Amino acid sequence: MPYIHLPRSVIQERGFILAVNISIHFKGDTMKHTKSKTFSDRLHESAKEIWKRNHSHPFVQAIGNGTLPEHKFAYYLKQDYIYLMDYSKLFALGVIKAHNVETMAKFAEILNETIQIEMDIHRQYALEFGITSKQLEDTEPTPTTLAYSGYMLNAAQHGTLADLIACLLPCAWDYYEIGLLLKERNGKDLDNNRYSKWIESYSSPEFGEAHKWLITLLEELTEGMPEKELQRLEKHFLVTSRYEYLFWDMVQNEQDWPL
Ligand SMILES: Cc1ncc(CO)c(N)n1
Repeated sequence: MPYIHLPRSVIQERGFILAVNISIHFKGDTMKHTKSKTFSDRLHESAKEIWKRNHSHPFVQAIGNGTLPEHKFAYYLKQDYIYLMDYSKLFALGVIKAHNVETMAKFAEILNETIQIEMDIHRQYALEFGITSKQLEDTEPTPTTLAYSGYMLNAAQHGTLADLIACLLPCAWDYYEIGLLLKERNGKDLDNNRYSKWIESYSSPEFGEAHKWLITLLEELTEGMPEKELQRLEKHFLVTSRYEYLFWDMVQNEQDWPL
């Protein structure tokens, strides 16, 4: 029986973990692997329990098996559409805060893809449900939508490029994980699922590309960053991960202003 002995040694510098040495023993043979723990690994690890709750949320599960009532999906589409309008503006702020032309161009590209591709899937579904694009756009935000968008826009406007990325990374990354999970679990029944287009688009390599690029940029920006700043970024990441959960809960319960 192989056994994994970890951590063999943890190298710490400037208060955060740089590398973990893991040695795996196979019947006397020792294979040594040194896997560097990146900042995005740390973020993913710290939000793990929240994301697990997102993945098992009844609303997400019901999209996956196609049992979600249409009026609930319509409610989601409207709130998510105005959420995406603000989310797109974070990419515009990314253009403003970028330090070079290549990064500016990439933020502009993701901004355009969000408006032209991602939001078009919402427009197409809405049309099937008899909701016009104008109605989508004119949706009044619920307290949760307002709080979530407001938090991100505030942190992005007043913070650094790294703050901005830490805020939007859970949105791009967790939706991709959800897309993959639902496709993997329900792949064979997708033909009979009216939400298959939603699942296909969020599990697509094109959608996955955005968060991978954001991770690479965040790794560059956080190189040598003091622990105090890393903690602020981690806080943003956890807050927006929790807002993702609240968003699923809000659409599940069709929460709105009480008065
Ligand atoms: C609330 C929310 N988070 C993330 C995404 C992915 O873009 C989305 N469409 N909606």
